Amino acid sequence: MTSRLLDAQGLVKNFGGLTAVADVSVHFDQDELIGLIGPNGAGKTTLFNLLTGETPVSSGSISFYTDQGVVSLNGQRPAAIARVGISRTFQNIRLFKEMSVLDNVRIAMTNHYREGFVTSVLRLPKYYQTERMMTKAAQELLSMFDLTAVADQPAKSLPYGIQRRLEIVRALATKPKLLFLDEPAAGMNPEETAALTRLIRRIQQEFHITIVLIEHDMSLVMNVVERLYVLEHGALLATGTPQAIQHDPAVIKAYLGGV
Ligand SMILES: Nc1ncnc2c1ncn2[C@@H]1O[C@H](COP(=O)(O)OP(=O)(O)OP(=O)(O)O)[C@@H](O)[C@H]1O
Repeated sequence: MTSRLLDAQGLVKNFGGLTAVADVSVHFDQDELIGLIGPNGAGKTTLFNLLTGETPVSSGSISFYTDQGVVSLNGQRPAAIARVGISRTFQNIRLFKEMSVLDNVRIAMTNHYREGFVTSVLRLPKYYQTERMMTKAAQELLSMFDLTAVADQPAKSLPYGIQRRLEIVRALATKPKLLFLDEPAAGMNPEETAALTRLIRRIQQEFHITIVLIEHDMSLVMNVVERLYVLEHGALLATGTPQAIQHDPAVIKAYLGGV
């Protein structure tokens, strides 16, 4: 039986006179791997921004299912949304480039393991305990993703594909239940894209989380996702399996250009 993780109903986002997202309803279940595709300017990133609290909705509702019950994400800030178990990467790499690979992951964890103000300022034993725990957890994550050898190097020294991998590791550091990846293969060469495809599958299997990805690379999308949403001009054009979407006349006309 599938379990619902997130349910968004009737999402609208207006920027002045422009409706970037027009009455879109989506749902994600536990352990699903979902793709979000559509032409440039279709509203994909804006939809991610609404679901992660980066951008407030104009209208609509977002519900997230937790062990404690259903919570509304409407009006919640990104940090609060991250704490309920939603994490993301961005279209443009957002690493602390001068900092080491290890510190990049540790910083991502502070959101999750944050100690009280007094404990931190007075450097109470609990503070050091938490620091040690975070370092250990960060090292374990780096090891899982073959980044141990570069742990002490500044993030900016890594090749592009590895920087993107580090971004995903940072997003996983908060132990999300739902992970949004915004064009993870952007700028990658074919070998890097193939490695990323394997990585995404592995993450979903080993971490048992739901992954939603925006991607223009159709080979990646059609290879990894189980279900797709297609957006056009801010509205939902179609939803279904990759096979069904590839044969959907409306999608072929609007997006795949007759492929
Ligand atoms: N902050 C903003 N202010 C005004 N307009 C915006 C803003 N953010 C996005 N838009 C507009 O909303 C529309 C949807 O943009 P969005 O970036 O969500 O599309 P997208 O599908 O992610 O495109 P791409 O594939 O090119 O990244 C576009 O017309 C864009 O110019």
